[in-house]
Amino acid sequence: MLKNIDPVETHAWEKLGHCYAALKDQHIKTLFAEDPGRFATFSARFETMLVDYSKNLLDEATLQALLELARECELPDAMERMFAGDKINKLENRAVLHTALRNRSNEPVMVDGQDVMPEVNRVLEQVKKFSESIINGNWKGYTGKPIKSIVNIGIGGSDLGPYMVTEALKPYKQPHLEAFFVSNIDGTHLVEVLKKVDPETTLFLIASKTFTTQETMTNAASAKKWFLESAKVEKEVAKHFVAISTNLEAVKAFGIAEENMFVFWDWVGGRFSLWSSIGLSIACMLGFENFVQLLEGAHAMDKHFRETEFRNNIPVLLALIGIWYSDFFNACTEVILPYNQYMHRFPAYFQQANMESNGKSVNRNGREVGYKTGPIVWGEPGVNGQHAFYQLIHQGTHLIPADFLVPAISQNPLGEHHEILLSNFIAQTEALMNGKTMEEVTEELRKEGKTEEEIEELAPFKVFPGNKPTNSILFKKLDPRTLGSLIAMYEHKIFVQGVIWNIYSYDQWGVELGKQLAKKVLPELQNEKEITSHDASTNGLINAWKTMRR
Ligand SMILES: O=P(O)(O)OC[C@H]1O[C@](O)(CO)[C@@H](O)[C@@H]1O
Repeated sequence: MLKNIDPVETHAWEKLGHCYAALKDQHIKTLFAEDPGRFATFSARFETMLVDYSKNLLDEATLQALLELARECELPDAMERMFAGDKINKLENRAVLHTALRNRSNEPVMVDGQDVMPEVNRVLEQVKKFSESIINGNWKGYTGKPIKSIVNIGIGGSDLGPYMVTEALKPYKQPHLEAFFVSNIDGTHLVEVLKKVDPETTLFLIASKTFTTQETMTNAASAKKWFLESAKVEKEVAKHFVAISTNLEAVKAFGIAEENMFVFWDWVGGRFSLWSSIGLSIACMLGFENFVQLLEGAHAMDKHFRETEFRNNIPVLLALIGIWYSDFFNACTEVILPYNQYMHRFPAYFQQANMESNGKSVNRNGREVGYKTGPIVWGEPGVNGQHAFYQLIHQGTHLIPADFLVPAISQNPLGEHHEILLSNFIAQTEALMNGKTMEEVTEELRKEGKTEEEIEELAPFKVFPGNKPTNSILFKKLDPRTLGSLIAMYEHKIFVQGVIWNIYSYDQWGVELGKQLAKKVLPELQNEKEITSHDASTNGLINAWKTMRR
């Protein structure tokens, strides 16, 4: 049994308070000036990946205190419990075993006294066979034509993962297949996709862990109706609709036969499910071998996480650095900045993974926490961000720790593009750290020929305080293995932070209230009566809509 202690009750927390007092007025550039070995000390390697965390307001004493915090919060035990299949998702009485889905060692993983690996392998084999039949054209649609378009209908974890991965690994895509992802209940999403596909050559993957999610079920029903307008005969649905779910009864009720169902299990959290059969669209679009490479990369990171001592353990280090800023420097947010166009959905993916996991304010003892927990996570491909929101990171009033991710090799070498991209990444992390002092600004303006009066007026606006923390994650190439490792790295970061913050990371009660109320509101929208059952604003909005839509 874990003791479930709040981090603020540990000795390490008190120590960290002293570390903060000593470091808060320091500048990262001074830390570099004082220590020529800083880069080597504060960077870590994993396979072809380099994680440079030296540009942080962090010294060895602080890092040691953070590591002590991890130990006092019983991180080693918590890790073992997760990997061993203990029911660490306590409020739902479930194990948390996305690591078993990519357990390439095949060593037994027990849940309720049963090894889950044979079932994991059986479904993987089913994914293999099915994806191969789609790719080689043996799977035929109702008019005998092979499949050309795959439409994944799902939302949240049943959408973001497969969408992010198929985008990130586009260079590995099957040239004769196209994938589409429909998540939004806004009819526009489905309608715009259906305009691009042909019912004779389209396969719908209905992806939903519960198979009760209103958005997904509504989109799936509309897709089926659209399909039947062409196919006419209900039995043809079997050639064009497959389900990915844990809920066999609901799948059957929808009209999808059991043999067209890919199962996964309640110990796979939705936001960690891309490694399960939820990744079917990935296997179809990239080929099963590449899906396996993705799993292999994640498994390698799992091993690194489980076996590497904490001082060199990348997910642990990233988690501790995040806690350092949120709980001691009062940072509310973290930004993820991939310098890679293929990774354009990577920040959105980790928005869910992180915020749905650690956006909690009650500890594991059921009490309000008295400290900050999960950060607001956001981001965009880096260079685009430079021309949009970096202004605030450089000169605004918020401290925003940033992760920069960049491949050494471009998959689309084009003139100087990649070097320019790289120069921007390097320049930004340098600029964020060093900033520009009043003296430097004054000197620069003098060189430009400005008068002393002009300099006095302009200079304050051109000063960059710097001292903005960044992690730089440089990897050789965005291949399936590396992407798998990167995703697993952030997943474990989230886990570590949840353990230290003493919160349950694997439930998501916060999404329920809105769903409940929407169910109550829906029938109220479907009549002409004036609504008076809510507060004045809500009534006003409903009644205004009823007038407006006429
Ligand atoms: O796969 P399902 O059951 O349709 O759920 C979709 C998403 O909805 C949520 O439950 C939130 O409402 C997420 O946790 C989940 O990823």
